[in-house]
Amino acid sequence: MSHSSEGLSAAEIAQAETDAARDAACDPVFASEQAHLDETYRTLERIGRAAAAKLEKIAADASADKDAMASELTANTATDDDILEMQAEFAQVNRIIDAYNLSHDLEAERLRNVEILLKQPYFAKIVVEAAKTGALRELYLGTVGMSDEHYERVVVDWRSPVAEVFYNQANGPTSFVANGRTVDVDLKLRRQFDIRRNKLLNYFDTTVAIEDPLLIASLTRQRSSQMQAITATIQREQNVVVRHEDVPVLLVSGIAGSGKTSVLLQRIAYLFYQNRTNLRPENLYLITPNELFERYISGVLPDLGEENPETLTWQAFAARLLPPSRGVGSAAVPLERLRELDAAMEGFAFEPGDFVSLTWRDKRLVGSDQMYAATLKHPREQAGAYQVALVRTWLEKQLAGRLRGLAATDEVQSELYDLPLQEQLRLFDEPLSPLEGDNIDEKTLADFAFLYLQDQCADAFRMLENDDWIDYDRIGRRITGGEGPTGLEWIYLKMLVTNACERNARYVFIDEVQDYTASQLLVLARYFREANFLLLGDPNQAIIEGTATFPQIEALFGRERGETVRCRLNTSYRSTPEITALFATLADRDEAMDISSVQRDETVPQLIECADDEAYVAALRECVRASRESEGLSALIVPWKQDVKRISALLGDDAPAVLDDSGRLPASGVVMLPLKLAKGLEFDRVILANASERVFPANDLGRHRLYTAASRATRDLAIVSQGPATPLLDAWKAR
Ligand SMILES: Nc1ncnc2c1ncn2[C@@H]1O[C@H](COP(=O)(O)OP(=O)(O)OP(=O)(O)O)[C@@H](O)[C@H]1O
Repeated sequence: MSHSSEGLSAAEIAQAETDAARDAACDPVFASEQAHLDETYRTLERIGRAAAAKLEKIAADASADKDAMASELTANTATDDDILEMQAEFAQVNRIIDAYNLSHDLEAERLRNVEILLKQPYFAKIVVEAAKTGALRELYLGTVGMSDEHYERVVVDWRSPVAEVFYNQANGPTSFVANGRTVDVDLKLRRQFDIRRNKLLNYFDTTVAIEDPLLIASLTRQRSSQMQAITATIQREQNVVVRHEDVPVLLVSGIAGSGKTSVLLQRIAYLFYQNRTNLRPENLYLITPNELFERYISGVLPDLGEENPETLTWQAFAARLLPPSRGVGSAAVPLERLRELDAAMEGFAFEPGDFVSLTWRDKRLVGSDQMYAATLKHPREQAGAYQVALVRTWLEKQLAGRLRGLAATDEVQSELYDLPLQEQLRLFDEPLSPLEGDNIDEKTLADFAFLYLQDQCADAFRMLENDDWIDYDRIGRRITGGEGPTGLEWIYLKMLVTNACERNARYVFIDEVQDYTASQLLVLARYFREANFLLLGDPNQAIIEGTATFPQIEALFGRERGETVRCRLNTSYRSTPEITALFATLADRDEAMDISSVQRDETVPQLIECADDEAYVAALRECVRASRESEGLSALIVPWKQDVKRISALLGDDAPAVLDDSGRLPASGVVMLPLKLAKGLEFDRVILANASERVFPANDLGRHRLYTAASRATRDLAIVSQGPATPLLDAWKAR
């Protein structure tokens, strides 16, 4: 959570302002920092005004130039020289437009950055002494960097190399790496600020990292309906991940609430900064557990001044690759099945019938037998990606030729005149029916008919473009001798046969990696074969049966991509020590020892064991009522999705609104949602609907499910059980 004070209540803000005024009166450091803030704020406002004025001027100049150029440009194609001259004029106009666009984009970005900084100009100050020269530099760190009109640094970007010394959290001799050179410095001062717009609310000079007052302050605030950036309070162990050098695979295991998702998003912002000129959002893919979660995190990068990358669930990823008629199917495909396909590809050759004819209405455009014959024209090439590419090119020509032929027929041409006017305009940009007396020449008519057929045969073109003219189902059945491939196998087989992959992806991030099967991960590793992977997860939150364990993930990516680098995050920033202690008793034994929390405000989790159904419903009702009366956002977590309706009916009018995948978290109130959907989210207060042994049996899956549910709570946790609670809670009860 950012330490911006936007989330404070009015009373807290008023108190902070009173404190600030008092501090200013008796603390010269406070007074001088407030003065610096005032000056910075004025500078930012001035930069903002200048950028806005420039934008206006660019728009006005561009519009005036456009009008002038339009009146000068004439389409003159009388002679070759005229054509050349006209082309040169158009190129010149394009260059002018590009220049306008470029300066517009630069100023718009500057204005956007000023707007970000006006909310909170900076969050920290460091004073560093260069070891070589002894020169002292005072630097103020903010969410984005900003220089004034004289190129003087006003705010230093948190991602700049020198900011590393702030995140290393230790004063004294230290170093950072800039442009490949190590720069030795002495960190003389590390000061954190609590700032709201141009008001300094507090400052802290930190010498050691034992206590981070701003972190504590930010964590004790209420959760909001959207995840917040943690720029100002990124902790040392988290910074290792954020600023990690590029490696093919970085695998982060972290306990619940240790900031995995937060760190992932900060790393994306860091990578954009590092590769400012050549990394585009479409070069990054973020694989997330569900759409509700996607919406929950979608504001973080824009708040950091960056765009969101391509964000996809597994379902959405797979659906993009599968033909429209095919469901995604189960992800529970044993890895051996994919290995079998790998083995079967050795010496693979196409056979007649391995193809799907391209058709339009009852007409065969290109037949499967022709496709097979085309593969035989390349006998020296191994069946596989190269051969597929050659046949694809042949097919494109073949299809175009066939459509040209059809476009010349009366049958097709006569259809054109029957098209509604709107259709004609969409396809040809002009109405086709000639005015009375006019005649359309034959070539133009055939061209229009060709356009019409291209539109009509969109499906055939899609099949061609996606290499779906190959019958992977049949090939799958043929080479494994079994049933047709599942959706996941289909994608894998297609990758093997055609080499389908996303080469533009440079970074892929998989959050909640413990929820993927080895086969899913293998598909992702192969599909994004050129990308560096950042995988983040928590083995204790593996709540889906049959998913890959961390050693399996390491082995799989090790095999695919060479080495896998591991990092660990063991501090929970989400939950109070009491809640953390509860879910720590459910963690894998070797990890439970290291788990810690930095939160404050102890409230002991409540366990309500109900003797009968009546007491159970009454307890749930009471918890929901109490949550409604408390501040912030609460969740009634239902262990299994199929029980949501039943519990809703039991609670009747008291039932909270049910949240599903298509929803959005409200800012406050009580929501009801199944455990699987609550993954990755957090709530001020959690009510767990039923923690009986039947629902949470004392096995690994039960333990992981209970750990995941309990760790969604930041401050209050009420566990209600229908009958005696699961023995999984015995260790906690005995504490
Ligand atoms: N360094 C930090 N400063 C301030 N807040 C932090 C920090 N690290 C994490 N948090 C907060 O802790 C909470 C948990 O973070 P996050 O959701 O990223 O953890 P996670 O490891 O992905 O959790 P889980 O695996 O349980 O879903 C969030 O509210 C986040 O803002």
